[in-house]
Amino acid sequence: MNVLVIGGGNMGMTYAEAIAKSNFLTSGSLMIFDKSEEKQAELRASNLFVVHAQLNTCLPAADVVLIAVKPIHASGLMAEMKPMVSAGQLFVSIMAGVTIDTIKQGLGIGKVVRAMPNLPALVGLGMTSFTASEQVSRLELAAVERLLDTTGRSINLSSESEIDASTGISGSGPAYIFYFMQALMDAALKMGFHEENARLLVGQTFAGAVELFNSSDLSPEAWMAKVASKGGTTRAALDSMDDNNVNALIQEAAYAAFRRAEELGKQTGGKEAVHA
Ligand SMILES: NC(=O)C1=CN([C@@H]2O[C@H](COP(=O)(O)OP(=O)(O)OC[C@H]3O[C@@H](n4cnc5c(N)ncnc54)[C@H](OP(=O)(O)O)[C@@H]3O)[C@@H](O)[C@H]2O)C=CC1
Ligand SMILES: O=C(O)[C@@H]1CCC=N1
Repeated sequence: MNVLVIGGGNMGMTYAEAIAKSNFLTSGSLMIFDKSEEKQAELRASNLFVVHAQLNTCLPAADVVLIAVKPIHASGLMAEMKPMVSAGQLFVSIMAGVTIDTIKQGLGIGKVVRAMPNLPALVGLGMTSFTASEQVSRLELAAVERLLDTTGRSINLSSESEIDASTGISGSGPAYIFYFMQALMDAALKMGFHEENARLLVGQTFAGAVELFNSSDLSPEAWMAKVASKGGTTRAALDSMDDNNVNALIQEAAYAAFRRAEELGKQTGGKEAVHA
């Protein structure tokens, strides 16, 4: 199987490296294309895949094409790709909000998987949600799942609406965690800690809490109760957050990302029925 990654930025590069290192493909069958010469040089330096400077030297030879450019570049790229694609090829898009229907129409093909990964894919701890058009067979979907799983874990969802929703939770989610970490770092610095110590206090607290969360089926609320002693320090902090409606505000932020994914979809085209 020949796989082509289009776009060698944060996510495209991450996928290309993860796929290359997984030994899922035979040597020489992983290709990457980026339009910038500077990026091509950077990609060549990694020596893990075949770097292309032109679409016509790689696109026709690909069985699976992973599209990893920004949504704003989607229509220009697809117009360029259209004369070179064929019906047997399978297209996997990780572009936020760009619908399956838009990709089918843009490329004039039928086999599309729409996926939403997240940045921890960089360290093999990614969370990717995906859904596919009806033309994608179970066998093809299983092969795509194996590709996606080289960057972490994945979940096959039954609708594009769920992909938009998962964008608001896991796709954009790492940034919310970093937001919270930054706020705690800011507080630590104000309390007089040096940057290095603030980083250690915050980073290890997050790492430990996540490890505990993943170690059992307990809810975050149940874990909060284990930290908070009656009349103690944690209760004071949690009461302050409740008084300031922090839970509702975080939920509203996740919905804002969900709505933005829907908006991006409306800007680029309509929705269509999909199967899980
Ligand atoms: N970053 C994240 O956490 C996540 C991102 N995504 C999605 O992943 C996609 C990529 O994001 P990200 O990797 O952060 O973006 P980047 O901007 O880092 O990478 C995109 C790359 O594609 C290149 N490019 C643009 N147009 C073309 C073209 N026509 N042909 C070939 N290459 C092209 C860009 O070059 P140049 O810089 O010169 O424009 C850039 O190198 C987006 O659609 C985003 O929605 C999904 C989940 C998480
Ligand atoms: O912010 C974005 O649009 C992309 C999609 C999810 C994470 N980054």
